[in-house]
Amino acid sequence: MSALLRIEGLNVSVGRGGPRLLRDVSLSVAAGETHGLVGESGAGKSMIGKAIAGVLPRGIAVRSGRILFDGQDLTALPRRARRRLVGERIAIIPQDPLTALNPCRRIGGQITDRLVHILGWDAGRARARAAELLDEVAIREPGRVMQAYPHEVSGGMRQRVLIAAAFAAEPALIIADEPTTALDVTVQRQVLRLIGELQARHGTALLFVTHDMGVVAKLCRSLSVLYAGKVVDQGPAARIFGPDPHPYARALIAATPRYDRPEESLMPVPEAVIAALDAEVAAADRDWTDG
Ligand SMILES: Nc1ncnc2c1ncn2[C@@H]1O[C@H](COP(=O)(O)OP(=O)(O)OP(=O)(O)O)[C@@H](O)[C@H]1O
Repeated sequence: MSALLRIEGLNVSVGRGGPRLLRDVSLSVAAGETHGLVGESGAGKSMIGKAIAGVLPRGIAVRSGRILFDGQDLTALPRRARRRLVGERIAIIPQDPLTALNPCRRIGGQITDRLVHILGWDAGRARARAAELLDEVAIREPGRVMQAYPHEVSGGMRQRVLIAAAFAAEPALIIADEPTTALDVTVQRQVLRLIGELQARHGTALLFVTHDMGVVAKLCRSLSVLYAGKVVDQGPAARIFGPDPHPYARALIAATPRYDRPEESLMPVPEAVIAALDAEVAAADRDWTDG
């Protein structure tokens, strides 16, 4: 299967010669595939999503490598062309629905924005599409919700609104950045199921950022395991969750709470595993020159 997204040797750092945040990251996601990006806090998962979307924080930049989307290197495109391509074909489901939605605007307008301003749809068509999508994400009274302000609906419903907004323009790729972290456990499950269903129905590729191996096991066909901005294991979920995973992947699995087996105790990542990874990262940094 040819890749929709292919990242090759991506290096991202703070300033020139500053700390490296992504170290030679390579991965690929086929059209319609779900790929998980997992790792502990600070591993660089969100940074990969931001590099793809072209929204790296100030002072942080791509130093080398390519981000090929449908064969085009996003890092080599002029800024406007890149913004247009990303706006049309890539959508993001963010972590915290409350901060992602403008509190002063009604929900409907926030779903139709992208359709009207980036895809040039007329307002009536965009509103009809938004109502259709709200119905698809199981929001019972789409008309009422479109008229509501974000604080007038529940957290779970706000996340459904953002999911509807992400799927509205039929993007080829959705980057979901810990989309269930801000939700309670029962709502988390519903939202995950919903993302999986919509993704399958629309044939959208999904890059799913999470620290939760349980979520990856349910949703992803393949995954990249990150440590300190470096991919330390990568491949089909069936192998990584199989009998012989990489020691760090095994440790992350053992450190993930199982809601179905609350009596099981959690294991911290063993020091020897961390020491081996730190040595690997230090060796990679010795060989790297900031071109
Ligand atoms: N604005 C910034 N300036 C400097 N360093 C940053 C900035 N934002 C993030 N970082 C650093 O980049 C690294 C990767 O951060 P990133 O947010 O991608 O981690 P993550 O794996 O998504 O973690 P989390 O699950 O906590 O969001 C971390 O070491 C973080 O401290």
